[in-house]
Amino acid sequence: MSSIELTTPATFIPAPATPYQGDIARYWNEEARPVNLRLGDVDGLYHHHYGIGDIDHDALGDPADSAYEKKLIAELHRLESAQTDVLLDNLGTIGRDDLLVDAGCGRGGSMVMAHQRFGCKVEGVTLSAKQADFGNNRAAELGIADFVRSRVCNMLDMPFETGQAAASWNNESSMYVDLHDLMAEHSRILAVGGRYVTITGCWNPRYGQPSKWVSQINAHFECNIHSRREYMRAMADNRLVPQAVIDLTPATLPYWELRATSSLVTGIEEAFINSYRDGSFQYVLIAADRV
Ligand SMILES: C[S@@+](CC[C@H](N)C(=O)[O-])C[C@H]1O[C@@H](n2cnc3c(N)ncnc32)[C@H](O)[C@@H]1O
Ligand SMILES: CC(C)=CCC/C(C)=C/COP(=O)(O)OP(=O)(O)O
Ligand SMILES: [Mg+2]
Repeated sequence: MSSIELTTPATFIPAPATPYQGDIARYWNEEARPVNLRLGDVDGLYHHHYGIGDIDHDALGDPADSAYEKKLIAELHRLESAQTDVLLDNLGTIGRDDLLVDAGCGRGGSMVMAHQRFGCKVEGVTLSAKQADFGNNRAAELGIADFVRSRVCNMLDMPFETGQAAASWNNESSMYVDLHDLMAEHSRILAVGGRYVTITGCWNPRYGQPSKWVSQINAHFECNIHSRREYMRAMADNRLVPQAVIDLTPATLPYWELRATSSLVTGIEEAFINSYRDGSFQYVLIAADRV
Protein backbone atom coordinates (compact mmCIF):
# COMPACT_ATOMS: atom_id res chain seq x y z
CA MET A 1 0.00 0.00 0.00
CA SER A 2 1.39 3.40 -0.90
CA SER A 3 1.96 6.03 1.72
CA ILE A 4 0.46 9.51 1.61
CA GLU A 5 2.30 11.57 -0.99
CA LEU A 6 3.64 14.73 0.60
CA THR A 7 2.75 17.05 -2.27
CA THR A 8 1.91 19.77 0.24
CA PRO A 9 4.20 19.70 3.28
CA ALA A 10 2.26 19.32 6.53
CA THR A 11 4.16 22.33 7.86
CA PHE A 12 3.02 24.76 5.13
CA ILE A 13 0.72 27.35 6.74
CA PRO A 14 -1.38 29.34 4.28
CA ALA A 15 -2.65 32.82 5.11
CA PRO A 16 -6.23 32.74 6.47
CA ALA A 17 -8.82 33.16 3.71
CA THR A 18 -10.71 35.75 5.79
CA PRO A 19 -10.12 37.74 9.00
CA TYR A 20 -12.75 35.49 10.68
CA GLN A 21 -10.76 32.38 9.80
CA GLY A 22 -7.70 34.08 11.30
CA ASP A 23 -9.67 34.52 14.54
CA ILE A 24 -10.74 30.86 14.53
CA ALA A 25 -7.18 29.70 13.87
CA ARG A 26 -6.04 31.76 16.85
CA TYR A 27 -8.86 30.40 19.02
CA TRP A 28 -7.87 26.77 18.40
CA ASN A 29 -4.14 27.51 18.60
CA GLU A 30 -4.69 28.88 22.10
CA GLU A 31 -7.18 26.22 23.25
CA ALA A 32 -5.95 23.95 26.06
CA ARG A 33 -9.05 23.21 28.14
CA PRO A 34 -8.58 20.40 30.68
CA VAL A 35 -11.98 18.99 29.66
CA ASN A 36 -10.38 18.10 26.33
CA LEU A 37 -6.79 17.27 27.32
CA ARG A 38 -7.59 15.22 30.44
CA LEU A 39 -10.18 13.19 28.51
CA GLY A 40 -7.75 12.61 25.63
CA ASP A 41 -5.08 11.46 28.06
CA VAL A 42 -7.30 8.49 28.99
CA ASP A 43 -6.26 6.55 25.87
CA GLY A 44 -4.52 9.02 23.52
CA LEU A 45 -7.57 9.83 21.37
CA TYR A 46 -8.07 13.59 21.54
CA HIS A 47 -11.56 14.81 20.65
CA HIS A 48 -13.16 18.22 20.30
CA HIS A 49 -16.72 17.02 20.15
CA TYR A 50 -19.33 15.84 22.62
CA GLY A 51 -20.58 12.47 23.78
CA ILE A 52 -23.59 10.24 23.24
CA GLY A 53 -25.05 7.19 24.93
CA ASP A 54 -26.21 5.99 28.32
CA ILE A 55 -24.08 6.52 31.40
CA ASP A 56 -22.51 3.35 32.80
CA HIS A 57 -23.35 3.93 36.47
CA ASP A 58 -21.66 0.69 37.51
CA ALA A 59 -18.38 1.90 35.99
CA LEU A 60 -18.73 5.28 37.72
CA GLY A 61 -19.29 3.82 41.14
CA ASP A 62 -19.79 5.86 44.32
CA PRO A 63 -19.38 9.68 44.03
CA ALA A 64 -17.91 9.65 47.54
CA ASP A 65 -15.09 7.38 46.37
CA SER A 66 -11.70 9.13 45.92
CA ALA A 67 -11.34 7.50 42.46
CA TYR A 68 -14.73 8.84 41.29
CA GLU A 69 -13.46 11.92 39.39
CA LYS A 70 -11.00 9.80 37.39
CA LYS A 71 -13.81 7.39 36.53
CA LEU A 72 -16.06 10.28 35.54
CA ILE A 73 -13.41 11.59 33.12
CA ALA A 74 -13.03 8.11 31.61
CA GLU A 75 -16.80 7.87 31.24
CA LEU A 76 -17.12 11.25 29.48
CA HIS A 77 -14.31 10.20 27.16
CA ARG A 78 -15.97 6.85 26.43
CA LEU A 79 -19.13 8.72 25.39
CA GLU A 80 -17.14 11.05 23.09
CA SER A 81 -15.47 8.08 21.37
CA ALA A 82 -18.91 6.43 21.09
CA GLN A 83 -20.01 9.53 19.17
CA THR A 84 -17.19 8.99 16.65
CA ASP A 85 -18.14 5.33 16.35
CA VAL A 86 -21.66 6.30 15.31
CA LEU A 87 -20.28 8.73 12.73
CA LEU A 88 -18.03 5.98 11.31
CA ASP A 89 -20.96 3.52 11.30
CA ASN A 90 -22.66 5.85 8.80
CA LEU A 91 -19.80 6.13 6.29
CA GLY A 92 -20.93 3.03 4.37
CA THR A 93 -18.55 0.39 3.06
CA ILE A 94 -14.96 1.66 3.12
CA GLY A 95 -12.00 -0.28 1.71
CA ARG A 96 -8.31 -0.13 2.60
CA ASP A 97 -7.52 1.74 -0.62
CA ASP A 98 -10.13 4.43 -0.07
CA LEU A 99 -9.44 8.00 1.01
CA LEU A 100 -11.42 9.55 3.87
CA VAL A 101 -11.47 13.28 4.56
CA ASP A 102 -12.08 14.85 7.99
CA ALA A 103 -13.05 18.50 7.43
CA GLY A 104 -12.22 20.47 10.56
CA CYS A 105 -10.27 17.62 12.15
CA GLY A 106 -9.25 19.13 15.49
CA ARG A 107 -6.54 17.13 17.25
CA GLY A 108 -7.30 14.11 15.07
CA GLY A 109 -9.03 11.61 17.39
CA SER A 110 -11.70 10.73 14.82
CA MET A 111 -9.06 10.26 12.11
CA VAL A 112 -7.14 7.72 14.19
CA MET A 113 -10.34 5.81 14.95
CA ALA A 114 -11.28 5.82 11.25
CA HIS A 115 -7.90 4.43 10.24
CA GLN A 116 -8.02 1.80 12.98
CA ARG A 117 -11.45 0.67 11.76
CA PHE A 118 -10.97 0.76 7.96
CA GLY A 119 -7.19 0.52 7.49
CA CYS A 120 -7.29 3.31 4.90
CA LYS A 121 -5.76 6.75 4.50
CA VAL A 122 -7.42 9.59 6.37
CA GLU A 123 -6.62 13.20 5.55
CA GLY A 124 -7.69 16.02 7.84
CA VAL A 125 -7.79 19.78 7.55
CA THR A 126 -7.92 22.32 10.36
CA LEU A 127 -7.26 26.06 10.57
CA SER A 128 -4.98 25.52 13.56
CA ALA A 129 -1.27 24.74 13.09
CA LYS A 130 -1.12 23.63 16.71
CA GLN A 131 -3.89 21.10 16.15
CA ALA A 132 -2.34 19.83 12.90
CA ASP A 133 1.03 19.36 14.62
CA PHE A 134 -0.64 17.65 17.56
CA GLY A 135 -2.52 15.24 15.26
CA ASN A 136 0.57 14.48 13.19
CA ASN A 137 2.65 13.85 16.30
CA ARG A 138 0.03 11.43 17.64
CA ALA A 139 -0.09 9.63 14.28
CA ALA A 140 3.73 9.33 14.32
CA GLU A 141 3.69 8.00 17.90
CA LEU A 142 1.12 5.40 16.84
CA GLY A 143 3.20 4.44 13.76
CA ILE A 144 0.38 5.39 11.37
CA ALA A 145 1.78 8.64 9.94
CA ASP A 146 1.73 7.12 6.44
CA PHE A 147 -2.04 6.86 6.73
CA VAL A 148 -3.24 9.69 8.95
CA ARG A 149 -2.23 13.26 8.16
CA SER A 150 -3.49 16.68 9.24
CA ARG A 151 -2.87 19.87 7.34
CA VAL A 152 -3.56 23.55 7.92
CA CYS A 153 -6.12 24.30 5.29
CA ASN A 154 -9.51 25.92 4.70
CA MET A 155 -12.20 23.24 4.37
CA LEU A 156 -13.91 25.39 1.72
CA ASP A 157 -10.89 24.92 -0.55
CA MET A 158 -9.45 21.49 0.19
CA PRO A 159 -6.29 20.10 -1.46
CA PHE A 160 -8.04 17.07 -2.93
CA GLU A 161 -8.90 16.24 -6.50
CA THR A 162 -12.45 16.16 -7.77
CA GLY A 163 -14.03 12.81 -6.88
CA GLN A 164 -10.99 11.65 -4.86
CA ALA A 165 -12.69 10.84 -1.54
CA ALA A 166 -14.85 7.79 -0.83
CA ALA A 167 -16.32 9.58 2.18
CA SER A 168 -15.91 12.84 4.04
CA TRP A 169 -17.30 14.35 7.23
CA ASN A 170 -17.68 17.31 9.51
CA ASN A 171 -17.72 16.40 13.18
CA GLU A 172 -18.90 19.55 14.98
CA SER A 173 -17.05 21.80 12.56
CA SER A 174 -19.71 22.96 10.08
CA MET A 175 -20.82 25.88 12.29
CA TYR A 176 -17.73 27.84 11.26
CA VAL A 177 -18.54 28.18 7.56
CA ASP A 178 -21.20 29.03 5.02
CA LEU A 179 -23.11 25.79 4.47
CA HIS A 180 -23.62 26.19 0.73
CA ASP A 181 -19.90 26.73 0.20
CA LEU A 182 -19.13 23.75 2.46
CA MET A 183 -21.52 21.32 0.76
CA ALA A 184 -20.29 22.42 -2.67
CA GLU A 185 -16.72 21.56 -1.64
CA HIS A 186 -17.64 18.16 -0.17
CA SER A 187 -19.66 17.42 -3.29
CA ARG A 188 -16.61 18.26 -5.41
CA ILE A 189 -14.12 16.05 -3.56
CA LEU A 190 -16.50 13.08 -3.16
CA ALA A 191 -16.75 10.31 -5.72
CA VAL A 192 -20.24 9.81 -7.15
CA GLY A 193 -21.78 7.23 -4.80
CA GLY A 194 -19.59 8.50 -1.95
CA ARG A 195 -20.91 9.39 1.47
CA TYR A 196 -20.94 12.63 3.44
CA VAL A 197 -21.69 12.63 7.18
CA THR A 198 -22.06 15.48 9.61
CA ILE A 199 -22.69 15.44 13.34
CA THR A 200 -23.68 18.92 14.36
CA GLY A 201 -25.66 21.10 16.68
CA CYS A 202 -28.34 23.01 14.81
CA TRP A 203 -31.16 25.32 15.81
CA ASN A 204 -34.62 23.94 15.36
CA PRO A 205 -36.85 25.79 12.86
CA ARG A 206 -39.85 24.52 14.81
CA TYR A 207 -38.73 26.70 17.73
CA GLY A 208 -38.78 29.78 15.45
CA GLN A 209 -35.42 31.54 15.64
CA PRO A 210 -32.15 30.86 17.51
CA SER A 211 -32.87 30.92 21.26
CA LYS A 212 -30.80 32.89 23.77
CA TRP A 213 -29.02 29.63 24.62
CA VAL A 214 -28.02 29.13 21.00
CA SER A 215 -26.75 32.72 20.90
CA GLN A 216 -24.74 32.00 24.06
CA ILE A 217 -23.14 28.93 22.44
CA ASN A 218 -22.28 30.98 19.35
CA ALA A 219 -20.61 33.66 21.48
CA HIS A 220 -18.75 31.08 23.59
CA PHE A 221 -17.15 29.38 20.56
CA GLU A 222 -17.15 32.32 18.07
CA CYS A 223 -19.21 30.17 15.72
CA ASN A 224 -22.46 30.52 13.77
CA ILE A 225 -24.87 27.65 14.39
CA HIS A 226 -27.08 26.95 11.38
CA SER A 227 -30.66 25.71 11.36
CA ARG A 228 -31.63 22.14 10.49
CA ARG A 229 -33.44 23.56 7.45
CA GLU A 230 -30.25 25.21 6.16
CA TYR A 231 -28.45 21.84 6.22
CA MET A 232 -31.17 20.20 4.17
CA ARG A 233 -31.24 23.01 1.65
CA ALA A 234 -27.44 23.23 1.25
CA MET A 235 -27.19 19.47 0.73
CA ALA A 236 -30.07 19.34 -1.74
CA ASP A 237 -28.51 22.16 -3.75
CA ASN A 238 -25.20 20.28 -3.98
CA ARG A 239 -26.12 16.74 -5.05
CA LEU A 240 -25.98 15.43 -1.47
CA VAL A 241 -29.14 13.40 -0.80
CA PRO A 242 -29.85 12.59 2.87
CA GLN A 243 -29.85 8.87 3.51
CA ALA A 244 -30.26 9.13 7.28
CA VAL A 245 -31.18 11.95 9.64
CA ILE A 246 -30.79 10.91 13.27
CA ASP A 247 -31.81 13.13 16.15
CA LEU A 248 -29.07 12.47 18.72
CA THR A 249 -30.44 15.03 21.21
CA PRO A 250 -31.81 12.48 23.69
CA ALA A 251 -28.56 10.51 23.40
CA THR A 252 -26.32 13.50 24.17
CA LEU A 253 -28.24 14.89 27.17
CA PRO A 254 -26.85 12.32 29.67
CA TYR A 255 -23.30 13.35 28.63
CA TRP A 256 -24.09 17.00 29.41
CA GLU A 257 -25.84 16.22 32.66
CA LEU A 258 -22.85 14.16 33.79
CA ARG A 259 -20.34 16.74 32.58
CA ALA A 260 -22.18 19.46 34.54
CA THR A 261 -21.34 17.57 37.76
CA SER A 262 -17.61 17.30 37.03
CA SER A 263 -14.70 19.50 38.10
CA LEU A 264 -13.92 20.14 34.41
CA VAL A 265 -16.98 22.29 33.66
CA THR A 266 -16.34 25.21 31.32
CA GLY A 267 -19.53 27.22 31.95
CA ILE A 268 -21.28 26.31 28.69
CA GLU A 269 -23.05 23.25 30.11
CA GLU A 270 -26.20 25.13 31.13
CA ALA A 271 -26.72 26.53 27.60
CA PHE A 272 -26.50 23.07 26.01
CA ILE A 273 -28.75 21.44 28.61
CA ASN A 274 -31.41 24.16 28.51
CA SER A 275 -31.52 24.47 24.72
CA TYR A 276 -31.73 20.70 24.24
CA ARG A 277 -34.50 20.55 26.84
CA ASP A 278 -36.55 23.48 25.48
CA GLY A 279 -36.33 22.12 21.92
CA SER A 280 -34.59 25.16 20.45
CA PHE A 281 -31.40 23.24 19.67
CA GLN A 282 -30.81 19.74 18.34
CA TYR A 283 -27.83 17.43 18.07
CA VAL A 284 -28.17 15.60 14.76
CA LEU A 285 -26.34 13.24 12.45
CA ILE A 286 -27.01 13.61 8.75
CA ALA A 287 -25.59 11.08 6.30
CA ALA A 288 -25.95 11.88 2.62
CA ASP A 289 -25.19 10.11 -0.64
CA ARG A 290 -23.25 12.01 -3.30
CA VAL A 291 -25.40 11.43 -6.36
C1 LIG B 1 -15.02 21.81 17.53
S1 LIG B 1 -13.61 21.43 16.63
C2 LIG B 1 -14.00 19.79 16.02
C3 LIG B 1 -12.75 18.97 15.79
C4 LIG B 1 -12.94 17.53 15.32
N1 LIG B 1 -13.84 17.43 14.20
C5 LIG B 1 -13.36 16.61 16.43
O1 LIG B 1 -14.45 16.03 16.33
O2 LIG B 1 -12.60 16.44 17.37
C6 LIG B 1 -13.79 22.47 15.20
C7 LIG B 1 -12.68 22.35 14.18
O3 LIG B 1 -13.08 23.00 12.97
C8 LIG B 1 -11.94 23.59 12.42
N2 LIG B 1 -12.36 24.60 11.45
C9 LIG B 1 -13.19 25.65 11.62
N3 LIG B 1 -13.30 26.35 10.47
C10 LIG B 1 -12.53 25.72 9.56
C11 LIG B 1 -12.23 25.96 8.19
N4 LIG B 1 -12.75 26.98 7.52
N5 LIG B 1 -11.38 25.11 7.58
C12 LIG B 1 -10.82 24.06 8.25
N6 LIG B 1 -11.07 23.79 9.53
C13 LIG B 1 -11.92 24.61 10.18
C14 LIG B 1 -11.18 24.12 13.59
O4 LIG B 1 -9.85 24.39 13.23
C15 LIG B 1 -11.34 22.95 14.56
O5 LIG B 1 -10.33 22.00 14.31
C1 LIG C 1 -22.44 21.17 19.01
C2 LIG C 1 -21.77 22.50 18.80
C3 LIG C 1 -22.62 23.67 18.63
C4 LIG C 1 -20.44 22.58 18.79
C5 LIG C 1 -19.65 23.80 18.56
C6 LIG C 1 -18.27 23.42 18.15
C7 LIG C 1 -17.43 23.00 19.28
C8 LIG C 1 -16.62 24.06 19.88
C9 LIG C 1 -17.38 21.72 19.72
C10 LIG C 1 -16.64 21.17 20.87
O1 LIG C 1 -15.32 21.52 21.02
P1 LIG C 1 -14.54 21.25 22.37
O2 LIG C 1 -14.53 19.80 22.68
O3 LIG C 1 -13.23 21.92 22.24
O4 LIG C 1 -15.44 22.02 23.44
P2 LIG C 1 -15.40 21.86 25.05
O5 LIG C 1 -14.15 22.50 25.51
O6 LIG C 1 -16.66 22.55 25.51
O7 LIG C 1 -15.43 20.38 25.38
MG1 LIG D 1 -14.57 18.82 24.50
